[in-house]
Amino acid sequence: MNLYFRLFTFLNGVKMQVFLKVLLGLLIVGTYVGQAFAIAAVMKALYAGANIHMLAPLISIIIALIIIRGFLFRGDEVYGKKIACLVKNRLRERLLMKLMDLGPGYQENYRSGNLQSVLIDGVESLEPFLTGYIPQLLVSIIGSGAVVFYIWRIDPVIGMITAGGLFIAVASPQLGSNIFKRIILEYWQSYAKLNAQYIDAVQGMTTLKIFQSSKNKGQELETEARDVYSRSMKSLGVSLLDSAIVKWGAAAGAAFAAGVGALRVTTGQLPAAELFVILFLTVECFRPLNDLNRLWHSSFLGFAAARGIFQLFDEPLIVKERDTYLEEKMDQGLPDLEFQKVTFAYAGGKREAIKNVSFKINPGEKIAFVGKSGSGKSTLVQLILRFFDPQSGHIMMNGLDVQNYSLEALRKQIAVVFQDTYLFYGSVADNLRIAKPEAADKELEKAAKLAGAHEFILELPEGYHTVVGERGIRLSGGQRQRLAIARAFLKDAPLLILDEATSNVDARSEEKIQNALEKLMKNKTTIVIAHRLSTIQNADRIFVMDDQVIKEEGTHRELLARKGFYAKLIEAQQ
Ligand SMILES: Nc1ncnc2c1ncn2[C@@H]1O[C@H](COP(=O)(O)OP(=O)(O)OP(=O)(O)O)[C@@H](O)[C@H]1O
Repeated sequence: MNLYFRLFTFLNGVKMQVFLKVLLGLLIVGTYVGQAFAIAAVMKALYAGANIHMLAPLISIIIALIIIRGFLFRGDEVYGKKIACLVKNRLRERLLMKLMDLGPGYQENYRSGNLQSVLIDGVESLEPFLTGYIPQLLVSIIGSGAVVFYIWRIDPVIGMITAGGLFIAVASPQLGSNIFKRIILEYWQSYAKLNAQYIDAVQGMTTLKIFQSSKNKGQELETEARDVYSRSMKSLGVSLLDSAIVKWGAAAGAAFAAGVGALRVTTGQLPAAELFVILFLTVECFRPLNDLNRLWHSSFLGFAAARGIFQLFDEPLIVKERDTYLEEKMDQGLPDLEFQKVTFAYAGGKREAIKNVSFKINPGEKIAFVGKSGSGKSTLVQLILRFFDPQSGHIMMNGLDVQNYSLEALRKQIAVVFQDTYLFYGSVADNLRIAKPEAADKELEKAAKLAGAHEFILELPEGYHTVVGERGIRLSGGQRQRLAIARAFLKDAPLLILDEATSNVDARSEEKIQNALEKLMKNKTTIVIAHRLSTIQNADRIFVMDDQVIKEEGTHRELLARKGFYAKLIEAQQ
């Protein structure tokens, strides 16, 4: 569907409100037209020799119309803002839902600054089009159309001239609209790029300071900002030219109509009194159009941003859900997990992240994956969680391909403790309840105690109510890790994945965390990914990955005895 018409679909659900806004707009036009009639009547009366007393009622009408219009303007503005908020909130909600459906796999390849430009500024810039231009379009068609029709009824020739002026005013800007669209699109792209650069710079501020690179980054940003400035001036120039053409068309139309009207009065084809009506009405006829043109120009940024919004909506899901599931297989106690000849390459990757990987984990087993950096260990986790689906092979859980389970049911079975723990802005309790929203305070405490987090939480200024996350209290790597373990205790999922869960912490914290993890692993099927090999020596089996494939498999002792990759890794760590 054409971008312009597709934008109309964003108003689904608020059509009634838009209709009411159109009515308000028409009432405003009505007050202008009423005022024009009243002024024309005053002129007619003066022309006929009326005195000030006779004009008093007409002047009162004009004053009343001006006052009413003031109220209508205010109502129109407030109501317009209300609709805009409704539309923008709904749109942002839909975009967020789409992002959630796309999952972390999509966001990995998308700059957060670009995403912010779409979600915040992009949606914001649609306001003039959706809640300004669209209602005004209807107001202009109905309002200007009715006035032209009225003038045509008085004098068909002047009616045709007015209609001609309207046509020029509407059609002429369309001639250059493609150029203008291109210029504004380039402006939007440079703006989104600058936004992304700024966010990058703020997020990486520590690194920039450490490497004394802030000046270079500043210069980079300055160049980008200049680019945005010059593009914005370019689009302003074209926009002003375009508005000038419309205004010229409107003024020329009104002037030409007045000139022809005057001529027709002199030849007796039009009564002089009617000329006053025509003079004032032609001006009112073009007023809605000027407003429309102003809104059309404010909308252009929205058109450019809309491309990014639709691109996000049209993005195919990385992981597709089936229509029917076989979920009964999920509730069979501790799960088993099997990779059958699984090969996977990331969309942006030059080569496969894992190649033809096969292994089976029995219920309740504790399995470890070790190997060089980049050998594909974390990719296994991403695939188990179905952030991505493999290009070939099958990942089986309880004897069925995981694609037979809904994402919700599958992820319910899995608890993960990652190397980095994300804490949301909110209290410690809120952050723990991410894992189990209905958990009572006692449950939170129990999980925190098991995770070895209770003591340090109590030492925080407001205990479990202390605000953490962005702009909250900063927690150490080890403390964050223990909160992640507490979350895993709360979730109590039968399949536990520990992805480098202790690699961010010092030796003292590691011991505490290791103790907490030992408790967590009890009675679970567990997958551990570790760099520090000391932590996985008592695993039931260890898989050694190298060059995207599994190279060795066995217990710690067996692998040491084999004197292969594993033995070399151990040697390197000693
Ligand atoms: N989002 C991505 N897009 C493209 N390539 C990726 C992506 N994530 C990982 N890779 C690539 O896939 C390969 C496997 O990465 P993976 O993170 O699974 O390795 P790893 O063994 O867990 O490494 P590490 O121990 O350093 O965490 C690497 O070559 C990596 O560069």
